Amino acid sequence: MFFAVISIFPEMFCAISDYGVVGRALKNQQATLQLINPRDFTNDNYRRIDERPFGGGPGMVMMAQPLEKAILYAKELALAAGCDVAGGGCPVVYLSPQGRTLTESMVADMPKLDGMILLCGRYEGIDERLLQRYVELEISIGDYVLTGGELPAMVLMDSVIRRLPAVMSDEASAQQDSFVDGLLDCPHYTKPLDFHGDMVPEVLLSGHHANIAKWRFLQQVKRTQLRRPDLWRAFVPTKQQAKWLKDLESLD
Ligand SMILES: CN1CCN(c2ccccc2CNc2ccc(C(N)=O)cn2)CC1
Repeated sequence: MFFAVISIFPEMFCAISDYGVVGRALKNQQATLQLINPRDFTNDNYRRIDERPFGGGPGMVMMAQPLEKAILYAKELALAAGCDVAGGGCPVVYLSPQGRTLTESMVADMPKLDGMILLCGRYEGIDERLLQRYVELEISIGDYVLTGGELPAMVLMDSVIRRLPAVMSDEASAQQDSFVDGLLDCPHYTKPLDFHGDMVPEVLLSGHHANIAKWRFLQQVKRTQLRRPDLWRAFVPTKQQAKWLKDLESLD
């Protein structure tokens, strides 16, 4: 999957390109990341990418022209990477507090895209005319304000890249199916057996895979009911899960 990021701080993206599952996916070319700095697309000697806001007020606004040139360059790279740019296969995505709040179900649909061009705002934001002309999708990672769109862009890329078929292990993707979107995760345990006298739930040591799957699902249910009743109300169980739910009363 193709990712282009337009940011005045491209160096920040080593945080995802140099580590872990996403770093490996980029190294293995299972996903590609093109970092584009709008400063390289300015046409004045001072490489200006920001200016004072019309109408006054504090701070600066990012100018339309350098960002436009950066976006058009990103589209060229996307085309060269085989993305169906004209067909909407590589949308320009703007990370902003005004965007649609990102959820796992939105993320689940994104690997179907050929790629994404991520636009990272700084200062007080970006000239509205650039946004109206080029932005196809506006996304927020939550109801809070950050100093820039770079961290939200990294959050979005991490959430999508981990779900790419080539990246997710077969076991994990099987688990992904059973880990129903919309429930919180179950507790996890590993060595040592005894941690300050706290032991591991017996069922997990039984080797009885059906009982273990049932116990994990019921733990997910219990946690979701307790911590996120909103998610629990929206949850639709499979037939097997509906059977397990009948035994919930017997859960400790
Ligand atoms: C002081 N101003 C800095 C710039 N900012 C702004 C304004 C418009 C676009 C991007 C930004 C970058 N900030 C973001 C970005 C995303 C999120 C999110 N929730 O996804 C939170 N913040 C408005 C506030």
